[in-house]
Amino acid sequence: GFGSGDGIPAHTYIAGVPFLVQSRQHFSASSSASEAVLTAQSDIRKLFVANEKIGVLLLNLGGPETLDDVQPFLFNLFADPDIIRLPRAFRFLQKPLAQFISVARAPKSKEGYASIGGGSPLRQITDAQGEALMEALCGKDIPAKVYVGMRYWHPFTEEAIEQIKKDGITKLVVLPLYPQFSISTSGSSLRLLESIFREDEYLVNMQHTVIPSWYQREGYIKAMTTLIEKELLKFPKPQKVMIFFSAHGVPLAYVEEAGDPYKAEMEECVDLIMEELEKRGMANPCTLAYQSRVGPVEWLKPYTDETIIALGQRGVKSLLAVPISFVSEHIETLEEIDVEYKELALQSGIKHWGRVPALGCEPTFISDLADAVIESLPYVGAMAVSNLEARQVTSITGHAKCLLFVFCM
Ligand SMILES: C=CC1=C(C)c2cc3[nH]c(cc4nc(cc5[nH]c(cc1n2)c(C)c5CCC(=O)O)C(CCC(=O)O)=C4C)c(C)c3C=C
Ligand SMILES: [Fe+2]
Ligand SMILES: [Fe+2]
Repeated sequence: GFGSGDGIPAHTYIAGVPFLVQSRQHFSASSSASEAVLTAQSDIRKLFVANEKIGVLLLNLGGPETLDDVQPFLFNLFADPDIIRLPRAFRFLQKPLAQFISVARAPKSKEGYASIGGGSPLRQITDAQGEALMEALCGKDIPAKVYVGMRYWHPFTEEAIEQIKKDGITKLVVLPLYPQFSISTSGSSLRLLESIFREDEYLVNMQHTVIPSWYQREGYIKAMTTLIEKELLKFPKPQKVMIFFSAHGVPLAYVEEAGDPYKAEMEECVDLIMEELEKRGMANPCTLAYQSRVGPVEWLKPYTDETIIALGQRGVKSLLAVPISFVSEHIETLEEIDVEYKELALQSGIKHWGRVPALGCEPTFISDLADAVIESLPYVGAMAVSNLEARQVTSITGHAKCLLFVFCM
């Protein structure tokens, strides 16, 4: 089953980053202005531009675009052994079970998607984020192509990979669009990617890095805080508002048996946002709860619905819901939070309700993602050299060493 070694050791995926950090420190410590070095440096830059094609692969969940897509989408989801964990001996039941559950759940799911316009907005939003990221990278002098690979619906990860190969990408940064890592989300996508890479000669030889999670990035934390701040100011008494972080749940066993870092990353993320809010002079109380459980097993607690009721009973009058586990609007923000939880809150005695929008294409957020990509570019030795231009120079030998270092990587 899941506990038996299928868990992804998330952090071993960051191959290359230590190199990057090392080379940057090296370069800024040494400095030079010799003509020879400058020539060599611009040669390297030319070489870099001529020979490298940088790609960014955004990984996301995917969602049904029409109501007819709902059942096959659910089938793909439940057929994923990272979503429904069966003991190894029962793996042969995965597909029949997925068929059964997807057909059984489809009517309820369809109702939800029908109420938000007949399909998921995820593809459109993710495409727009990809476009924005490409522009942001371009603005930071890193021309790159951005690809979208969905786990359970179009454009599938396999399609993105085909395009990456066709385009002859030589350096790839893999960026899951989930701020916090979970076995069931980023983990599942990365495991799929790993199996595709392993069987493909081109991909095995392509330099690539993975950003397993990025909830702790300053740019992301600041962008979230700004969104919260804006919504707080819409309340009659902003300082009295309970900030209610609602994250998508996972079954408890993922965290307690399989070692999913999801809960820990979520809690740290909330702490970081609250610290940033405090820095900006706000001292609101906050709560973290988990929403959207499905199936018969126990999920991460406290549950969002129970927590809303309890807060109402405690006399909380103003609640600001903050979706925290995902960066696009989707069925769970537009339907579950905006309709179901809002209604529950008003019934539970909450008088003032607000909801923070998902980050979407918010410019400071996209710019931070671009920085994350640049910081993770695999083997950026040549890039670091191209940065030397603006720097003051004292020693040639230092640079010679740097260049050697670059070529040895
Ligand atoms: C961080 C985000 C998410 C986690 C963790 C996650 C785990 C998880 N989800 C299911 C079951 C379903 N998820 C469904 C939709 C869905 N899930 C996420 C995100 C996370 N899931 C998103 C953003 C979406 C919506 C996509 C969209 O179309 O807008 C669905 C289908 C919808 C429904 O019927 O409710 C199911 C089912 C499990 C079992 C799980 C952890 C094991
Ligand atoms: Fe989900
Ligand atoms: Fe869900």
